[in-house]
Amino acid sequence: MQMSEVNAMNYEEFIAVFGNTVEHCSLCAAAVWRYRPFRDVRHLHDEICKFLDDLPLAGREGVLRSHPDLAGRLAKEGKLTQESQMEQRAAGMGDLTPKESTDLAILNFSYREKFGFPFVICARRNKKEAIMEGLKTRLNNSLEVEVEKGLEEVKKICSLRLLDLVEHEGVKNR
Ligand SMILES: NC(=O)NC1=NC(=O)NC1=O
Repeated sequence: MQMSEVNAMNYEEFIAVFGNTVEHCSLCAAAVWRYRPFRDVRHLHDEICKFLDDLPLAGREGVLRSHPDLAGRLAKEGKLTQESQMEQRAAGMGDLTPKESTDLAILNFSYREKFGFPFVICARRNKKEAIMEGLKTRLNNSLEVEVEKGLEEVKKICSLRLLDLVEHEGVKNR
């Protein structure tokens, strides 16, 4: 789709297309609607990032809580959104060994127990080994650091989802 089509959308069409570019947070797309017309997909992504950055701590934590665990219960029950399902599969979450699956579940549980939100990483930019390493490393961080790192990953996920939707001339994936 071209940016001209995006900028011609009414609100309902805009939300239908971009409402899940931040997982389960259609508020982000609903909020940036006011900034149209968008110059290009980078401009749209920048506005979503600014909205996320301007959220109070509770809001940023809430965005992270809106993400499904990697290879977690929702994945096992086939209840992931289409985007998450594709992303998790791309990272190899669908072909974990039993030990990897158990290790990941324990680490995800520990992370969520410590921070009160799930470990979030851009699955399309990391294979399962990097995800496991990232989870072990980031488990040692402070809450403030992990809110920051998690949001950065949310922005990367959003960027890739936007690039799936909008034609772009060599816009570098953030
Ligand atoms: N907890 C997560 O990091 N979840 C996810 N990362 C992605 O890139 N897609 C997901 O569902």
